[in-house]
Amino acid sequence: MDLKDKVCVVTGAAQGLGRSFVEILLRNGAKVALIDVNKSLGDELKSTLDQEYGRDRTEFYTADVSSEEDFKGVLEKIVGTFGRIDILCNNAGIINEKHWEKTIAINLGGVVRGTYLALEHMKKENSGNGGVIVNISSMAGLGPLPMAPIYTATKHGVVGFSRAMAAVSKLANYGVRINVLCPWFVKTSLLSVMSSEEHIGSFFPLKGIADTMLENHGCLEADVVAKAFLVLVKDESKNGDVLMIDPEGAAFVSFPERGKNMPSTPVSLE
Ligand SMILES: NC(=O)C1=CN([C@@H]2O[C@H](COP(=O)(O)OP(=O)(O)OC[C@H]3O[C@@H](n4cnc5c(N)ncnc54)[C@H](O)[C@@H]3O)[C@@H](O)[C@H]2O)C=CC1
Ligand SMILES: CCCCCC(=O)CC\C=C/C=C/C=C/[C@@H](O)[C@@H](O)CCCC(=O)O
Repeated sequence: MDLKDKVCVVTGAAQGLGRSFVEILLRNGAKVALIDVNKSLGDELKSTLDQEYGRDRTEFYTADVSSEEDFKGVLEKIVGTFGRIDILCNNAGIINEKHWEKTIAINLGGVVRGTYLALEHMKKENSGNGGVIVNISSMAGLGPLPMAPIYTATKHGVVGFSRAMAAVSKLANYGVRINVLCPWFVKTSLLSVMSSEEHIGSFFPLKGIADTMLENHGCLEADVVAKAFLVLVKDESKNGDVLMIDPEGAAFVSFPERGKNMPSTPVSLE
């Protein structure tokens, strides 16, 4: 996919991984609509990007991805301004094991909502141009992080939902690819939350597990993760694919074709 003049939407765009995704899309010639609940950070980034790329390459919209009214309204504004949506990155996410309903509403609900709402504008049966949706999961979407069971559940949900929706899109000829990115730990402000008992709650005593993982394997820079994100955007052969990235590199995850083919140990029920 050539990104020149393509219209991209990134949620959680004001900082961290979302900002890196915005910047790599701009460097590849795209226009980007930034969505974030943090207005001050979003306005600040928009001003910075205007100076580097010009005022017409980006717009910032304040919205909460867990709100149907917010997200639906902002996507309609984006289509009104840019005329179309070619690429969506559902990136917004939090860690909060105490207020776990909020975590589910943002990390999984926000991805589901963004995918469904964007498909209404993107799918070819609605006179859309097709395109690609990249949902941001985590390596915790592939295996459990004991200190964050709810976060783990939401990230597993993003993987399962995205793979299922990729199959729907193919069967229904939406013309929209749907892929998943599963990063290891990345140096962003989200990581600092890991040291907050307020966010980890009763699982805080297990924090040492993550500390050991970081000590043993290191931490990624956001701009390296953005290169993996770009692979999922540009490679038009990728639909329903899951790309993981850690300090040793990036690799596509292989899943058995059917659940029954999972590595398993037979059990007698006699
Ligand atoms: N930092 C890490 O180690 C990893 C992060 N991820 C995932 O990457 C994504 C981005 O994380 P980071 O950049 O690290 O976090 P971050 O905390 O640096 O940035 C997240 C952004 O999302 C925004 N946001 C939060 N809730 C929102 C909502 N309801 N509506 C709209 N925007 C909202 C925040 O204001 C913030 O600007 C998340 O989904 C996270 O789970 C995945 C693997 C590793
Ligand atoms: C709660 C902090 C989340 C920070 C943001 C992330 O999403 C980071 C995720 C990074 C790595 C996750 C790796 C998960 C690995 C599991 O498969 C399992 O191997 C972990 C086992 C931990 C242990 O008991 O050693």
